[in-house]
Amino acid sequence: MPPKLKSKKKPAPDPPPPQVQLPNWPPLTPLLPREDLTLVPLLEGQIYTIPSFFTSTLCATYRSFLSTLPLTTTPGKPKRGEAVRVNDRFQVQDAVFAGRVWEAGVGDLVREMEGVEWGGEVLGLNPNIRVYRYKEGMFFGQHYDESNNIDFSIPGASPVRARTTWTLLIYLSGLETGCEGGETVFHPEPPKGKGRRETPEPIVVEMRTGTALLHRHGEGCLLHEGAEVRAGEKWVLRSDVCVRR
Ligand SMILES: O=C(O)CCC(=O)C(=O)O
Ligand SMILES: [Fe+2]
Repeated sequence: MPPKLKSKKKPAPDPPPPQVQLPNWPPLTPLLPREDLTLVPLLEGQIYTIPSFFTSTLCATYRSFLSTLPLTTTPGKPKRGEAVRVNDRFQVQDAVFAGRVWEAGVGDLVREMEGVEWGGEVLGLNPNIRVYRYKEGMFFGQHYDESNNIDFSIPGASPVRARTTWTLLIYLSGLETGCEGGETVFHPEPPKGKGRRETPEPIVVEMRTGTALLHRHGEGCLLHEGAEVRAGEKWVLRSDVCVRR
């Protein structure tokens, strides 16, 4: 849970996306058959992965495509109250691409999953698509992801008021591509109440090429970080699950 007081550990707010031409994203193919995709719990109600959501072939296509985009390096010196992060980023509002990623399997898995509190009526993925590249030595310091209010629009339909409830990260590289380090590490809080309060072990999500990671954000977000990359490159696509507000 993020602390009640204003947290000192939140990521720098993303600058308003500049008016860039929409990327000509490669087709999302090949993909595994839908029945081979599963949501694997790492921490019930908090953290799930979808192994091989993107095939290694698709990841390779995306890494070379994304490296043609104008990524900019986020400065390492954060303003007061912001998490330190150093990575190369690209950001764009693209509802059509967000819809394609949703239709590639995230949507079905989210809808099928019972018991997980997605936070309301699930609509789809945040059109705010972020691309991160971490080179050797880059990292994303400890922080909480905030929930954001957005206007969710399915192209051709009128916008719906929505808010984001879960973070989606898709690893496009990993141990298989020579990326060492770069794990996403979660720090669960000790159980509340009296008595012994052992700090729980961190939950370390190894970077596996093509794995998607979903974790709860906003009110129920766990403190987490992107560990320093020790070798190779870490590539990530980021969006969020949106619900009606
Ligand atoms: O790159 C990572 O592993 C973490 C990214 C992250 O925490 C974020 O996008 O908020
Ligand atoms: Fe985060």
